[in-house]
Amino acid sequence: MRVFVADHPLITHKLTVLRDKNTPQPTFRLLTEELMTLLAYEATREVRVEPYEIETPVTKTMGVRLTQPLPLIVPILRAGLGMLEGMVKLVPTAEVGFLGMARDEETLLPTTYAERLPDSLAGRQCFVLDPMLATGGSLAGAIKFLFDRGADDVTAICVLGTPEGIETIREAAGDRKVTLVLGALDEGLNDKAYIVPGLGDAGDRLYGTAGE
Ligand SMILES: O=P(O)(O)OC[C@H]1O[C@H](OP(=O)(O)OP(=O)(O)O)[C@H](O)[C@@H]1O
Ligand SMILES: O=c1cc[nH]c(=O)[nH]1
Ligand SMILES: [Mg+2]
Repeated sequence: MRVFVADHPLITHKLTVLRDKNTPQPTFRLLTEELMTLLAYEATREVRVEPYEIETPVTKTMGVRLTQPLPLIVPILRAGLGMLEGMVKLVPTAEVGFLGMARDEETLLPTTYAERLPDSLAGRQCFVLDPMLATGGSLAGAIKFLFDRGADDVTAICVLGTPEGIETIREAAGDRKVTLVLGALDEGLNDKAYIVPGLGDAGDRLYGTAGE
């Protein structure tokens, strides 16, 4: 598994504002989308393209276009939805599938409550979006789901990650092709398995409380 941690002052600046507990919800949403576009640039570095010929006003030349089947973007509901527009801005022709997952805050185990994905993901490059890689249970579950459907190349993009989360994903990936792109690598988890220093509950900060 390959891991990339962003190293750019604009990403760190936007992340700082996201972490600030006084940042209001509309700003949090906007910044999540902007951050995603910056991370998507790194995450799509190996998106599959094929050569094809075009004519400029001057001459014929070769260019590239996305290879079929087109990439599949999979935001993990709820919080991953806040990253979707930022990704789609960069890859507007990609298709989008959805996975709804919620972590049980007592057991820390994820449950999948919704799924809307193509039956077969054979030959598909998949891009999974979830801002928070904490214990890694949710993302590991999502990646397993995609491999079980036939995907052979999964890139996960997270705003924040932890060393514990990376290890969970490394185990889940085994020798399959998984790439992890993080906006920042945080210190670890607190006794409630929240990321430290983190930014709190990403879903709640994007969309309000979960309504339990
Ligand atoms: O790495 P883990 O320990 O599994 O935790 C991370 C997960 O927790 C959050 O989702 P949550 O379950 O809070 O759902 P939400 O997006 O609806 O808020 C987050 O968006 C991840 O999916
Ligand atoms: O810090 C954390 C951990 C899990 N889920 C979140 O939204 N934030
Ligand atoms: Mg949440």
